Amino acid sequence: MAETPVIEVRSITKRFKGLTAVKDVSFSIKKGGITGMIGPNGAGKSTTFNMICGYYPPTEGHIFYNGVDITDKKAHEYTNMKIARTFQIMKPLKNLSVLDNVIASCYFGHAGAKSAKEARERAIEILQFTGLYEKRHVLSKDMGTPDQKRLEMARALATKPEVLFLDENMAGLNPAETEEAIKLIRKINESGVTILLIEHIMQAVVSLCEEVIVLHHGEKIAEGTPEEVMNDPYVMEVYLGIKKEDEADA
Ligand SMILES: Nc1ncnc2c1ncn2[C@@H]1O[C@H](COP(=O)(O)OP(=O)(O)OP(=O)(O)O)[C@@H](O)[C@H]1O
Repeated sequence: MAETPVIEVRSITKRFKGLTAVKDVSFSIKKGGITGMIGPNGAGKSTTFNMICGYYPPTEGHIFYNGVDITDKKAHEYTNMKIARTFQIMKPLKNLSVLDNVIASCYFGHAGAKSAKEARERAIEILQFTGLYEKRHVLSKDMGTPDQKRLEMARALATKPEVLFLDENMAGLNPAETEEAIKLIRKINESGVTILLIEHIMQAVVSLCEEVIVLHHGEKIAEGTPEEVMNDPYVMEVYLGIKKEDEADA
C-alpha cells in the first residue's frame, strides 16, 4: 500500500469576492522530499500556500496532514503540528540580534524550550547549522537580504518542524548566493525535513525538487519531475512563453 502523503490537498478553491484565485487544485507531498510550486505572477501560488499554512481557509476543498483533516486549523496551531513556514516578505524581530531572534523562536511549537539554557543551546546549534553563527550578535535589521533569508529559515527550524514551507526564499539573491541557499535547503531536507517551496528561480527548482506542481490562472496545469514539467508543451507555452512551433521554426 502506498505511504500516506505528509500533505494532501484535495480540490481546494479560493474565491476572493468575484475573483477565483485558486480553482479545484489537488496534489500531495511525499514524506522526506522537496516539492516545488511554480507558475507565472498571479498564478495562485501564494494563495495556495496560505491555505495550506492555515492563513485563510479554502472556500471549498480539504487539506490533510499525515491523513488527518486540518482544513480548519489556524496558522498559530501549525507549529504545534510540526509545520513551519518562511515568508516572502521577511519578518524578523528587527531590533533583536540574530541569536535572540532564533532563541525567541525556540520557545514555540511542539518542542518549545523549557528553559533559557535549552533555548540558547538549541539556537546556537541552529545558527551553526545555517551558517549564521559568526553573525549571531548582529541586529537582524542590519543584515543584507541573503542573511535575512537564512535567518528566516533558522527561525523556522527553531520550532523543530517535520514539514517546512519556503515562500520565495531565493528572490533577490545573486547566482552565488542562490547556490548557497540551495545547499542550505538541501542540508535541511537531508536532516529529515519535508519541504514545499514556491520559487521563481528555475535553477533552484531543477536542482532541488523531485516533484514540481505548475499553476496557471489558479489551476494546476502540470505536475511531475522538473524534466517532465519543463518539457510539457502547455507549460512551455503559458509559463516559459515558448510554443512548440516556435521551436520547430528556430
Ligand atoms: N487577499 C486577496 N484579495 C483579493 N485578491 C487576491 C488576494 N490575494 C491574492 N489575490 C488575487 O489572486 C490571484 C492569485 O494571486 P497569488 O498572490 O496567489 O499569485 P502568485 O502566483 O503567488 O503570484 P506572485 O508570483 O506574483 O506572488 C491574483 O489575481 C491576486 O490579485
